[in-house]
Amino acid sequence: MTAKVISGVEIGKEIREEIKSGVNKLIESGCKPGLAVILVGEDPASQTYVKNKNKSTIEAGMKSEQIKLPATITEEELLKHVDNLNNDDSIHGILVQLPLPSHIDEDLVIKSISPDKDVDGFHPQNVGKMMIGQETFLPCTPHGIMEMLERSGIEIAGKHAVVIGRSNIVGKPMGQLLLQKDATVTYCHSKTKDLASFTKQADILIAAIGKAKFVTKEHVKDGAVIIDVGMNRDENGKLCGDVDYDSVKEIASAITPVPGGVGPMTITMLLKNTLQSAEIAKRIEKCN
Ligand SMILES: Nc1nc2c(c(=O)[nH]1)N[C@@H](CN(C=O)c1ccc(C(=O)N[C@@H](CCC(=O)O)C(=O)O)cc1)CN2
Repeated sequence: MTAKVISGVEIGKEIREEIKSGVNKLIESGCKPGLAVILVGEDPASQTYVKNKNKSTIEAGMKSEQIKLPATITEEELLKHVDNLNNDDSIHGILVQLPLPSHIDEDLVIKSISPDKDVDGFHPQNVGKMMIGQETFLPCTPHGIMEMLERSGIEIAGKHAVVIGRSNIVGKPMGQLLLQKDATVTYCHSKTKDLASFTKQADILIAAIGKAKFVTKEHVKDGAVIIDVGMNRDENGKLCGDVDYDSVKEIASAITPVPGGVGPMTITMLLKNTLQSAEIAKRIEKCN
């Protein structure tokens, strides 16, 4: 069996068209959605992600504001920038690019973003709402994965989903969203003993470990759906995921590539959350 390739580029395109028409409708009604991205420091990967976010936001027809701050900025100064954006009615989504320099308390900064503009879905209030299935902004990467599964016709209810990784941004919310769609969910992590005994049971395997080509065909059941969240460099410096794609694609039924899989969906879902936020702002007359 050779796996079907689930392309985040293709699915993302489809969703971005839907977003564009939502944005146009909103603009016709007098409200232009706006996204502000704060970048602290000069991490090259973060610079690339922020540049791509800016380009995608403009392509979607939204207002894009980029705030670039030096790595030496104090926590207090950074919080002031967030507060200004919280009070700006032309901005409906605020994102602080992570990671932040080590002298800044990431949790404090996330908490300072208005939950109504937290299009990353990282604010504790929004995390709580997600946990109990209330409508809120869902974290972009796991939200994007759910869209990929659903739009690829992959059934979730009753399936055994195994999530490797327990980060607040990906692993934990991923399991929760799968659970809400009636999957049976197992979390594995760096302290899990005999990892393969769990991953071999997975109908849907989510790899979010951060280790190049860690998941091999020895970890995978025949016909499983493989979602690779990893972004690493291999021994030749080439971008690769957490999954050993070439060997696993021979036994999986479907697989996401790296690049071109989960990554592009992260930015797509950010745009979707920003549109959702602007639509709410319009209803309560907080959009100008
Ligand atoms: N505030 C946030 N910070 C970070 C997030 C986040 O969701 N919110 N996620 C990551 C980085 N990230 C977005 O910010 C992100 C990572 C990767 C991609 C992507 O499209 N990857 C491409 C490959 C890109 C390349 O060539 O290097 C792919 O997989 O095809 C988009 C967004 C950490 N920080």
